Amino acid sequence: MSLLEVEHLTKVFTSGLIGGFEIRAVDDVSFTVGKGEIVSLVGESGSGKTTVGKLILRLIKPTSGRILFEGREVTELSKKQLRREYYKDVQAVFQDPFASFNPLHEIDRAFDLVFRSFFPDVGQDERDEMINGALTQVGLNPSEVHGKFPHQLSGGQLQRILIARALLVKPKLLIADEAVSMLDASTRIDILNLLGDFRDRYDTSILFVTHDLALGYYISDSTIIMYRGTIVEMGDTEKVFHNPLHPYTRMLLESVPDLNVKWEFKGIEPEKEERGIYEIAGCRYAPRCPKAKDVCFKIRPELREVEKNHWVACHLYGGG
Ligand SMILES: Nc1ncnc2c1ncn2[C@@H]1O[C@H](COP(=O)(O)OP(=O)(O)OP(=O)(O)O)[C@@H](O)[C@H]1O
Repeated sequence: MSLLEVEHLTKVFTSGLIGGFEIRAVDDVSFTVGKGEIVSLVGESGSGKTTVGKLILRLIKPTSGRILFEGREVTELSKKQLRREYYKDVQAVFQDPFASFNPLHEIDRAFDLVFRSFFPDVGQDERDEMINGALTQVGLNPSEVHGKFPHQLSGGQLQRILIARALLVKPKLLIADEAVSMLDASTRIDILNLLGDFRDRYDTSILFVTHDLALGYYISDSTIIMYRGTIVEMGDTEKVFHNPLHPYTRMLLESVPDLNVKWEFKGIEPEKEERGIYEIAGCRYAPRCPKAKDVCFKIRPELREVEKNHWVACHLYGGG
Protein backbone atom coordinates (compact mmCIF):
# COMPACT_ATOMS: atom_id res chain seq x y z
CA MET A 1 0.00 0.00 0.00
CA SER A 2 1.31 3.45 -0.89
CA LEU A 3 1.30 6.22 1.69
CA LEU A 4 -1.02 8.34 -0.46
CA GLU A 5 -3.42 7.03 -3.08
CA VAL A 6 -5.35 9.47 -5.22
CA GLU A 7 -8.10 7.78 -7.22
CA HIS A 8 -10.16 9.39 -10.00
CA LEU A 9 -9.98 12.74 -8.24
CA THR A 10 -12.14 15.45 -9.83
CA LYS A 11 -12.79 19.05 -8.81
CA VAL A 12 -15.19 21.21 -10.78
CA PHE A 13 -15.36 24.95 -10.11
CA THR A 14 -18.02 27.23 -11.53
CA SER A 15 -16.57 30.41 -12.93
CA GLY A 16 -18.56 33.64 -13.35
CA LEU A 17 -22.07 34.31 -12.02
CA ILE A 18 -24.09 35.02 -15.17
CA GLY A 19 -23.46 32.63 -18.02
CA GLY A 20 -20.90 30.98 -15.77
CA PHE A 21 -19.03 27.99 -17.07
CA GLU A 22 -17.55 24.99 -15.37
CA ILE A 23 -13.84 24.51 -14.97
CA ARG A 24 -12.81 20.92 -14.46
CA ALA A 25 -9.67 22.06 -12.63
CA VAL A 26 -8.82 18.45 -11.74
CA ASP A 27 -10.34 15.83 -13.98
CA ASP A 28 -10.11 12.12 -13.16
CA VAL A 29 -6.61 12.23 -11.72
CA SER A 30 -5.07 9.10 -10.17
CA PHE A 31 -1.57 8.63 -8.75
CA THR A 32 0.25 7.34 -5.70
CA VAL A 33 3.04 8.61 -3.46
CA GLY A 34 5.10 5.91 -1.78
CA LYS A 35 6.74 6.12 1.63
CA GLY A 36 9.89 8.19 1.38
CA GLU A 37 9.19 9.01 -2.27
CA ILE A 38 9.57 12.50 -3.74
CA VAL A 39 7.00 13.09 -6.47
CA SER A 40 6.94 16.23 -8.59
CA LEU A 41 3.64 17.54 -9.86
CA VAL A 42 4.60 19.64 -12.88
CA GLY A 43 2.56 21.76 -15.27
CA GLU A 44 2.04 25.27 -16.52
CA SER A 45 -0.11 27.82 -14.72
CA GLY A 46 -3.73 26.70 -14.46
CA SER A 47 -3.00 22.99 -14.92
CA GLY A 48 -4.59 22.13 -11.56
CA LYS A 49 -1.48 21.42 -9.45
CA THR A 50 -2.44 23.66 -6.52
CA THR A 51 -6.00 22.34 -6.57
CA VAL A 52 -4.65 18.77 -6.20
CA GLY A 53 -2.54 19.92 -3.22
CA LYS A 54 -5.52 21.70 -1.62
CA LEU A 55 -7.71 18.63 -2.08
CA ILE A 56 -5.12 16.39 -0.40
CA LEU A 57 -4.88 18.91 2.45
CA ARG A 58 -8.68 18.91 2.65
CA LEU A 59 -8.74 22.70 2.29
CA ILE A 60 -11.40 22.07 -0.37
CA LYS A 61 -13.63 19.07 -1.02
CA PRO A 62 -13.50 17.02 -4.20
CA THR A 63 -16.44 16.82 -6.60
CA SER A 64 -15.72 13.10 -6.87
CA GLY A 65 -12.93 10.58 -6.38
CA ARG A 66 -11.00 9.29 -3.40
CA ILE A 67 -7.92 10.33 -1.45
CA LEU A 68 -6.53 7.58 0.75
CA PHE A 69 -3.81 8.30 3.29
CA GLU A 70 -2.42 5.12 4.81
CA GLY A 71 -5.56 3.47 3.47
CA ARG A 72 -7.92 5.93 5.25
CA GLU A 73 -10.35 8.06 3.26
CA VAL A 74 -9.29 11.67 3.84
CA THR A 75 -12.58 13.19 2.69
CA GLU A 76 -14.38 11.41 5.52
CA LEU A 77 -12.21 12.78 8.34
CA SER A 78 -13.94 15.10 10.82
CA LYS A 79 -12.51 18.55 11.53
CA LYS A 80 -11.18 17.24 14.83
CA GLN A 81 -9.49 14.27 13.14
CA LEU A 82 -7.99 16.61 10.57
CA ARG A 83 -6.58 18.93 13.23
CA ARG A 84 -5.41 16.35 15.72
CA GLU A 85 -4.28 13.49 13.48
CA TYR A 86 -4.11 14.27 9.78
CA TYR A 87 -2.15 17.53 9.99
CA LYS A 88 0.36 15.81 12.26
CA ASP A 89 1.08 13.48 9.34
CA VAL A 90 0.57 15.88 6.44
CA GLN A 91 2.14 19.33 6.44
CA ALA A 92 2.44 21.94 3.71
CA VAL A 93 4.66 24.84 2.68
CA PHE A 94 3.37 27.34 0.11
CA GLN A 95 4.90 29.77 -2.33
CA ASP A 96 4.67 33.13 -0.62
CA PRO A 97 6.38 33.12 2.77
CA PHE A 98 5.31 36.73 3.50
CA ALA A 99 1.62 35.74 3.27
CA SER A 100 2.06 33.05 5.92
CA PHE A 101 3.17 35.36 8.73
CA ASN A 102 1.19 37.94 10.65
CA PRO A 103 3.19 41.16 10.12
CA LEU A 104 2.22 42.39 13.61
CA HIS A 105 3.54 39.35 15.46
CA GLU A 106 7.06 38.28 16.28
CA ILE A 107 8.25 35.24 14.33
CA ASP A 108 8.18 33.11 17.47
CA ARG A 109 4.38 33.23 17.46
CA ALA A 110 4.37 31.24 14.21
CA PHE A 111 5.19 28.12 16.22
CA ASP A 112 2.28 28.52 18.69
CA LEU A 113 -0.32 26.55 16.76
CA VAL A 114 2.07 23.65 16.14
CA PHE A 115 2.74 23.30 19.85
CA ARG A 116 -0.91 23.80 20.86
CA SER A 117 -2.09 21.20 18.36
CA PHE A 118 0.61 18.55 18.45
CA PHE A 119 2.79 19.04 21.53
CA PRO A 120 0.41 20.47 24.16
CA ASP A 121 2.33 18.95 27.08
CA VAL A 122 5.77 20.22 26.13
CA GLY A 123 7.21 22.74 28.62
CA GLN A 124 8.92 26.02 27.69
CA ASP A 125 12.51 24.71 27.89
CA GLU A 126 11.81 21.70 25.73
CA ARG A 127 9.84 23.89 23.32
CA ASP A 128 12.79 26.28 22.93
CA GLU A 129 15.10 23.35 22.38
CA MET A 130 12.84 21.87 19.69
CA ILE A 131 12.43 25.19 17.87
CA ASN A 132 16.13 25.98 18.00
CA GLY A 133 16.95 22.47 16.76
CA ALA A 134 14.54 22.84 13.83
CA LEU A 135 15.87 26.32 12.96
CA THR A 136 19.46 25.08 13.05
CA GLN A 137 18.50 22.14 10.84
CA VAL A 138 17.28 24.53 8.12
CA GLY A 139 20.50 26.52 8.31
CA LEU A 140 19.27 29.42 10.48
CA ASN A 141 20.93 30.86 13.52
CA PRO A 142 18.14 30.84 16.17
CA SER A 143 19.45 34.01 17.83
CA GLU A 144 19.02 35.88 14.54
CA VAL A 145 15.39 34.83 14.33
CA HIS A 146 13.94 35.10 17.84
CA GLY A 147 12.16 38.36 18.62
CA LYS A 148 12.17 39.48 14.97
CA PHE A 149 9.17 40.62 12.97
CA PRO A 150 8.56 39.24 9.45
CA HIS A 151 9.66 42.47 7.73
CA GLN A 152 13.05 42.18 9.45
CA LEU A 153 13.84 38.91 7.68
CA SER A 154 14.37 38.01 4.02
CA GLY A 155 11.99 35.85 1.97
CA GLY A 156 14.55 33.03 2.07
CA GLN A 157 14.80 33.20 5.86
CA LEU A 158 11.00 33.24 6.25
CA GLN A 159 10.64 30.26 3.93
CA ARG A 160 13.24 28.36 5.95
CA ILE A 161 11.26 29.13 9.13
CA LEU A 162 8.10 27.76 7.53
CA ILE A 163 9.95 24.63 6.47
CA ALA A 164 11.41 24.32 9.98
CA ARG A 165 7.90 24.58 11.41
CA ALA A 166 6.53 21.95 9.02
CA LEU A 167 9.43 19.59 9.62
CA LEU A 168 9.30 20.04 13.40
CA VAL A 169 6.17 17.94 13.31
CA LYS A 170 8.07 15.23 11.38
CA PRO A 171 5.20 14.71 8.95
CA LYS A 172 4.92 11.57 6.88
CA LEU A 173 4.00 13.69 3.85
CA LEU A 174 5.08 17.22 3.02
CA ILE A 175 3.29 19.14 0.29
CA ALA A 176 5.67 21.76 -1.03
CA ASP A 177 3.67 23.99 -3.39
CA GLU A 178 6.04 26.24 -5.34
CA ALA A 179 7.84 26.44 -2.00
CA VAL A 180 11.12 27.61 -3.51
CA SER A 181 9.84 29.59 -6.51
CA MET A 182 10.27 33.00 -4.89
CA LEU A 183 13.80 32.38 -3.70
CA ASP A 184 17.06 33.27 -5.39
CA ALA A 185 18.90 30.47 -7.15
CA SER A 186 21.42 29.61 -4.43
CA THR A 187 18.85 29.67 -1.59
CA ARG A 188 16.59 27.56 -3.76
CA ILE A 189 19.19 24.83 -4.13
CA ASP A 190 19.94 24.95 -0.39
CA ILE A 191 16.26 24.42 0.39
CA LEU A 192 15.90 21.63 -2.15
CA ASN A 193 18.91 19.91 -0.62
CA LEU A 194 17.35 20.37 2.78
CA LEU A 195 14.14 18.68 1.64
CA GLY A 196 16.11 15.81 0.12
CA ASP A 197 18.15 15.46 3.30
CA PHE A 198 15.00 15.41 5.41
CA ARG A 199 13.53 12.67 3.22
CA ASP A 200 16.70 10.60 3.59
CA ARG A 201 16.74 11.07 7.35
CA TYR A 202 13.09 10.59 8.25
CA ASP A 203 11.69 8.78 5.21
CA THR A 204 9.32 11.71 4.67
CA SER A 205 7.39 11.62 1.40
CA ILE A 206 7.22 14.88 -0.53
CA LEU A 207 4.74 16.07 -3.14
CA PHE A 208 6.73 18.79 -4.86
CA VAL A 209 4.41 21.07 -6.81
CA THR A 210 6.21 23.19 -9.39
CA HIS A 211 6.00 24.74 -12.82
CA ASP A 212 9.79 24.52 -13.07
CA LEU A 213 10.92 21.35 -14.80
CA ALA A 214 14.54 21.73 -13.73
CA LEU A 215 13.61 21.86 -10.04
CA GLY A 216 11.34 18.85 -10.46
CA TYR A 217 14.10 16.90 -12.17
CA TYR A 218 16.63 17.84 -9.50
CA ILE A 219 14.64 16.66 -6.52
CA SER A 220 12.15 13.97 -7.50
CA ASP A 221 12.05 10.21 -7.93
CA SER A 222 8.82 10.33 -9.90
CA THR A 223 7.23 13.02 -12.04
CA ILE A 224 3.61 13.71 -12.93
CA ILE A 225 2.97 16.07 -15.85
CA MET A 226 -0.43 17.78 -15.74
CA TYR A 227 -2.19 19.68 -18.50
CA ARG A 228 -5.52 21.48 -17.91
CA GLY A 229 -6.59 19.23 -15.05
CA THR A 230 -5.47 15.94 -16.55
CA ILE A 231 -2.35 13.82 -16.19
CA VAL A 232 -0.73 13.47 -19.60
CA GLU A 233 2.40 11.59 -18.56
CA MET A 234 3.93 10.21 -15.38
CA GLY A 235 6.53 7.78 -14.12
CA ASP A 236 10.16 7.53 -13.06
CA THR A 237 11.67 10.99 -13.36
CA GLU A 238 14.55 9.68 -15.49
CA LYS A 239 12.15 8.07 -17.94
CA VAL A 240 9.79 11.05 -18.23
CA PHE A 241 12.68 13.48 -18.77
CA HIS A 242 14.92 11.35 -20.96
CA ASN A 243 12.24 9.60 -22.96
CA PRO A 244 9.33 12.09 -22.98
CA LEU A 245 6.48 10.69 -25.06
CA HIS A 246 3.54 13.05 -24.76
CA PRO A 247 3.74 15.99 -27.21
CA TYR A 248 3.01 18.34 -24.28
CA THR A 249 5.89 16.97 -22.19
CA ARG A 250 8.17 17.32 -25.21
CA MET A 251 7.06 20.90 -25.77
CA LEU A 252 7.63 21.72 -22.09
CA LEU A 253 11.12 20.26 -22.15
CA GLU A 254 11.95 22.11 -25.36
CA SER A 255 10.79 25.38 -23.73
CA VAL A 256 13.35 25.21 -20.92
CA PRO A 257 15.71 28.16 -21.54
CA ASP A 258 19.13 27.05 -22.71
CA LEU A 259 22.24 28.97 -21.66
CA ASN A 260 23.58 28.70 -25.22
CA VAL A 261 20.50 30.19 -26.88
CA LYS A 262 19.77 33.92 -26.97
CA TRP A 263 16.28 35.40 -26.85
CA GLU A 264 14.60 36.18 -30.14
CA PHE A 265 11.15 37.77 -30.54
CA LYS A 266 8.73 35.29 -32.09
CA GLY A 267 5.44 37.13 -31.52
CA ILE A 268 3.04 36.89 -28.62
CA GLU A 269 0.88 33.79 -28.27
CA PRO A 270 -2.81 34.73 -28.08
CA GLU A 271 -4.44 34.01 -24.73
CA LYS A 272 -5.90 30.52 -24.59
CA GLU A 273 -9.68 30.16 -24.57
CA GLU A 274 -10.42 28.34 -21.29
CA ARG A 275 -14.07 27.61 -22.08
CA GLY A 276 -13.34 25.63 -25.23
CA ILE A 277 -10.64 23.59 -23.57
CA TYR A 278 -12.90 22.28 -20.82
CA GLU A 279 -15.58 21.29 -23.31
CA ILE A 280 -13.32 19.05 -25.37
CA ALA A 281 -14.41 15.46 -25.00
CA GLY A 282 -11.01 14.14 -26.01
CA CYS A 283 -7.46 15.15 -25.08
CA ARG A 284 -7.31 18.67 -23.62
CA TYR A 285 -4.02 19.24 -25.41
CA ALA A 286 -5.48 18.40 -28.85
CA PRO A 287 -6.08 22.06 -29.93
CA ARG A 288 -2.40 22.84 -29.35
CA CYS A 289 -0.97 19.50 -30.42
CA PRO A 290 0.88 19.46 -33.76
CA LYS A 291 0.23 15.72 -34.05
CA ALA A 292 -3.50 15.71 -33.18
CA LYS A 293 -5.71 13.33 -35.15
CA ASP A 294 -9.55 13.28 -35.29
CA VAL A 295 -9.77 10.80 -32.45
CA CYS A 296 -7.80 13.13 -30.17
CA PHE A 297 -10.69 15.64 -30.15
CA LYS A 298 -13.32 12.98 -29.55
CA ILE A 299 -12.03 10.43 -27.08
CA ARG A 300 -10.03 11.07 -23.90
CA PRO A 301 -6.88 8.93 -24.07
CA GLU A 302 -6.32 6.75 -21.01
CA LEU A 303 -3.02 6.56 -19.18
CA ARG A 304 -1.19 3.46 -20.46
CA GLU A 305 1.99 1.98 -19.09
CA VAL A 306 4.31 2.10 -22.09
CA GLU A 307 7.38 0.82 -20.25
CA LYS A 308 7.92 -0.13 -16.61
CA ASN A 309 6.93 2.83 -14.40
CA HIS A 310 6.21 5.14 -17.33
CA TRP A 311 2.63 6.03 -18.29
CA VAL A 312 1.38 8.27 -21.06
CA ALA A 313 -2.14 9.37 -22.03
CA CYS A 314 -1.89 9.89 -25.79
CA HIS A 315 -3.54 8.29 -28.81
CA LEU A 316 -0.15 8.20 -30.54
CA TYR A 317 0.75 5.49 -28.02
CA GLY A 318 -2.50 3.53 -28.20
CA GLY A 319 -4.13 5.43 -25.34
CA GLY A 320 -7.71 5.00 -26.64
N1 LIG B 1 -11.75 28.70 -6.17
C1 LIG B 1 -11.78 28.65 -7.49
N2 LIG B 1 -12.86 29.04 -8.20
C2 LIG B 1 -12.90 28.97 -9.56
N3 LIG B 1 -11.88 28.51 -10.32
C3 LIG B 1 -10.75 28.11 -9.66
C4 LIG B 1 -10.64 28.16 -8.23
N4 LIG B 1 -9.39 27.71 -7.88
C5 LIG B 1 -8.78 27.39 -9.04
N5 LIG B 1 -9.59 27.63 -10.11
C6 LIG B 1 -9.26 27.40 -11.53
O1 LIG B 1 -8.84 26.05 -11.65
C7 LIG B 1 -7.79 25.93 -12.61
C8 LIG B 1 -6.59 25.27 -11.94
O2 LIG B 1 -6.04 26.17 -10.96
P1 LIG B 1 -4.78 25.81 -10.05
O3 LIG B 1 -4.51 26.95 -9.15
O4 LIG B 1 -4.99 24.47 -9.43
O5 LIG B 1 -3.64 25.67 -11.15
P2 LIG B 1 -2.05 25.62 -10.96
O6 LIG B 1 -1.56 24.59 -11.92
O7 LIG B 1 -1.72 25.42 -9.54
O8 LIG B 1 -1.63 27.05 -11.45
P3 LIG B 1 -0.55 28.09 -10.81
O9 LIG B 1 0.78 27.47 -11.06
O10 LIG B 1 -0.78 29.35 -11.60
O11 LIG B 1 -0.91 28.21 -9.36
C9 LIG B 1 -7.52 27.34 -13.12
O12 LIG B 1 -8.22 27.51 -14.34
C10 LIG B 1 -8.10 28.23 -12.02
O13 LIG B 1 -8.53 29.47 -12.56
